[in-house]
Amino acid sequence: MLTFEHVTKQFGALKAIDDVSFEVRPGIITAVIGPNGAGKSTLVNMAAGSYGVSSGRILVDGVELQRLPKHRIAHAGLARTYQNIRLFDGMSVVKNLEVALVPPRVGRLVADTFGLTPRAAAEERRARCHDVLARLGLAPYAERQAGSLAYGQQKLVELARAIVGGPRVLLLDEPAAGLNHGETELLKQHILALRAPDLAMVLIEHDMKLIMSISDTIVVMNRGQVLAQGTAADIRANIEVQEAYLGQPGAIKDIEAAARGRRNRVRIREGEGLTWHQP
Ligand SMILES: Nc1ncnc2c1ncn2[C@@H]1O[C@H](COP(=O)(O)OP(=O)(O)OP(=O)(O)O)[C@@H](O)[C@H]1O
Repeated sequence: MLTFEHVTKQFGALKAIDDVSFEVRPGIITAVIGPNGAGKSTLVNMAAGSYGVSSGRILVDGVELQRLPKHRIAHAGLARTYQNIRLFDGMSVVKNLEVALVPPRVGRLVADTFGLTPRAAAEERRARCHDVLARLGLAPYAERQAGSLAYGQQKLVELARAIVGGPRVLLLDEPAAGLNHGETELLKQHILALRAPDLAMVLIEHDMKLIMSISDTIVVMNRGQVLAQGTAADIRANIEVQEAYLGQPGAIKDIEAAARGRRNRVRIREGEGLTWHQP
């Protein structure tokens, strides 16, 4: 579980995040939406340790992240993808995963602890990377240079790299940005397949069709504050949210059925309706 507790982030005079509190529960997909500049990426950057918190607390399973050095945040079980792809272009796809999986020093420690030779430990890591690549349909590209892949495939490699360490919290920062319709559909299937009882997922996206069709709960942000939280149906039905953040109300009508089906499948409890957060 990822918890934001009265989190505030100040950039000089600008309050980019203003007393934000919400929980990201395991087993479901939590989307964070809002217009440009609402503070979505700042939240992710704080959770990932790239930005400090001006006040408040961010916790993973009760462990306060701000007390950990950045390199230990990954070991606290949190992984992320970036808005802009950050792969090592010259390395093979599988190597991109291996270097993210575990730093060599920790690798030696693990090998020592479990009585594996360094070679056996490295082979085990490599096998795990290949498993993840296969899960995402990337097995044929494992030995290709990451930079030589198509953009959509590189986005999937980023996703593979984020999940290879088995995180308990996964932050996806605009994973569909720049993808075409077919690639977005494939990404959607992969994200849905990642849902697991012990994984809390945060999805930041501007693709409302994707958001509405796969999110179990949606947090609406505006000007650094949480404006509302609810199921896709709750958010969709709210005219004010629709007009302010989703564009034309009519634009989302065609995805109503998909969202309803999704809600039924994940059995979101009706009591967890739209909650208004008054500033
Ligand atoms: N490093 C920074 N220094 C100063 N201001 C920043 C910094 N990062 C973000 N901001 C400001 O904080 C506010 C929130 O930005 P943020 O990028 O979190 O919004 P966002 O909701 O992710 O927007 P987008 O959808 O465009 O990515 C904006 O006003 C932005 O200009």
